[in-house]
Amino acid sequence: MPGPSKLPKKSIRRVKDGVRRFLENVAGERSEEEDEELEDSQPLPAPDTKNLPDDLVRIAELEHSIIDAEQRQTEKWRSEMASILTDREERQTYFSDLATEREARFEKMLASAKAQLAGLPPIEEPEPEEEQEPEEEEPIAEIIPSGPYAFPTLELLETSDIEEATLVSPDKLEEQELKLQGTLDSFAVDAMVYDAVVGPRVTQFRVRPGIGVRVEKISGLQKNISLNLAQTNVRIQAPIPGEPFVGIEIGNGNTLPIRLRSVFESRAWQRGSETIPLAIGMDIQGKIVVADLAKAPHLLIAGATGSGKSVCMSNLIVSLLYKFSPEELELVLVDPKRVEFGLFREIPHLIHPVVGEADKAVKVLKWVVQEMETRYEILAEKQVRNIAGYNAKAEAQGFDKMPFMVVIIDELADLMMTSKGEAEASLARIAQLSRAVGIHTIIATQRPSVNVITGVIKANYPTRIAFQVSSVVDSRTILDSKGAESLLGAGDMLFNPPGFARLVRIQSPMIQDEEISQVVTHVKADQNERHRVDLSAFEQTAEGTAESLADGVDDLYMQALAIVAETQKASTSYLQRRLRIGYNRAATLIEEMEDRFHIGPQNGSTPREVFVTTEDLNQ
Ligand SMILES: Nc1ncnc2c1ncn2[C@@H]1O[C@H](COP(=O)(O)OP(=O)(O)OP(=O)(O)O)[C@@H](O)[C@H]1O
Repeated sequence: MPGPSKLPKKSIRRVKDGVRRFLENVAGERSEEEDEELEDSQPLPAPDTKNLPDDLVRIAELEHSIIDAEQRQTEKWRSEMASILTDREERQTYFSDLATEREARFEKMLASAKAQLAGLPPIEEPEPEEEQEPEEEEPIAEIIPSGPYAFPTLELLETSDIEEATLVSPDKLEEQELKLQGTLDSFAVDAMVYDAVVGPRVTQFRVRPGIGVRVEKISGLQKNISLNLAQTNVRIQAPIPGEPFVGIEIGNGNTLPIRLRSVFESRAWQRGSETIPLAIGMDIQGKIVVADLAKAPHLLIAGATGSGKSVCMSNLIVSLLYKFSPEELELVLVDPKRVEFGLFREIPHLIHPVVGEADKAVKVLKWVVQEMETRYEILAEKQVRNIAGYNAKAEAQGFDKMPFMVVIIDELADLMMTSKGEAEASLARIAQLSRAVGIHTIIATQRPSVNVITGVIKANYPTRIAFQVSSVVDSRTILDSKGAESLLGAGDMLFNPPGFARLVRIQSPMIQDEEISQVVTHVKADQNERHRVDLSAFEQTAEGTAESLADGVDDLYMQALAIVAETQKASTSYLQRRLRIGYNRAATLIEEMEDRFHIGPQNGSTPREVFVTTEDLNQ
């Protein structure tokens, strides 16, 4: 048997040399001489295999190929390291530029604040020369000064006869009470019908459970109570918040509406201290409910078709017309259905004609975001924290006050269907930041589904009104609890007031078209249009984008957007890797996506939200 064969010394030396060079390559420590030597020796010469046994030749060839592969790998790592270093340098420059810019801005603000404190005029920022573009033609009509605003009077509204009417006859009340007690007894539930509170649309029977009786036992009888009392919609509140009773609410069967005039005549409205009062209606105890939009600070209204949303929104707009002149409050009305706000077309508070098209509505929302930012700058200039502080200073120092702005959208679903990402992002941004600058929104929908009332919308609209809906699921989508499915329709609502962790059942007041027309005719007298919203900037952006896309200039942006839409991940480093671009470009692309509302803003370590999908892009 041949003994273990040995590698010839020359071949072993070569192998050893190769291993040594490989280790040195990885460590990156080579002298110039060695580099030259390495360059001279690359690629490794094929081993001299003449006169060698076959197995030795195979081992040597294997070793040779391994070393060769490892050298290639090392070179690849080296080039990757080099690109990471370049990238790091780019980042460093980007952040140092950003820091310098912010520092300069801060210095300017500080100097201006100091000058103001010293009683000097604020330091004017010199306009950069390249930004002095030729003035473009103003696309909106000049605002002609109007006469004094004529606040509408109560006589323009119809009177109510609900006060004199008998909502439920004593006999009927007694009959219902007996039936209710009978139902509880027949199911052997130890509970007593204590009393009844007669409200404008419903009567609430207050039931006291016996000792040891679970409230769920009573609420579980909802269907049986409906059956025995021959009622379709019975709502059970178990328990009534703050009271030792379970509330069983049964419709009165009357059709007598409450009038908006009764609300305006009430003490709650006339003596209330709300900053932006809104007439909501009358609760079960017959108390007038007035909400403060400034506290809300945004309102979501939802309910099935015909449940009373439009009447409610008309009440809210008329409330504003009765309390604020156009100098004090500006209105933006969005009506994709084009029928709801027609009557308010001519009110002088409008700063843009009633918006009918969904795509225009999105532009208007973008304008509102811009307006919000401008208002923040104005507040900063006057060194006040909010609109209240600004207006107090205005009164003391004699400059113009800042008006409140209310944006009302009827049918959010239409907006969400045409451009969900953009609409949702603008609404969320407005809802999060606009309270301090006096901008408030009221949005309504008849489609209470999760793709219209999304998580983002819900999170930003804590004050909600639910009218009658068709299912418990819809009720939960709007209010996070059941109940709206048991409402009676025609203005019967559940209201979640700001600052209260409970729902209040309210009957919304009724206002008819003739009353609205009379109020509008009254307030528009001697008033000129105040349409000041200029959407041309947004139109240019949209056209510009289309052009640049057509030219192929924005190819990279579209590629990046496609990646973000596909992966639902908006990260600068991820884009860098996927597109093989530097940090600067990737960061700019991400910023651009945020500006175009395709992704949400940076929020600490939480990943940015992505509002586009591949289907959206394909469309
Ligand atoms: N507060 C109210 N009091 C009495 N009746 C009301 C009230 N609100 C609404 N109604 C009645 O219900 C009808 C439908 O109301 P409204 O037009 O407000 O419904 P909606 O929810 O806006 O429907 P849609 O979503 O289809 O526009 C009204 O014409 C009116 O007869």
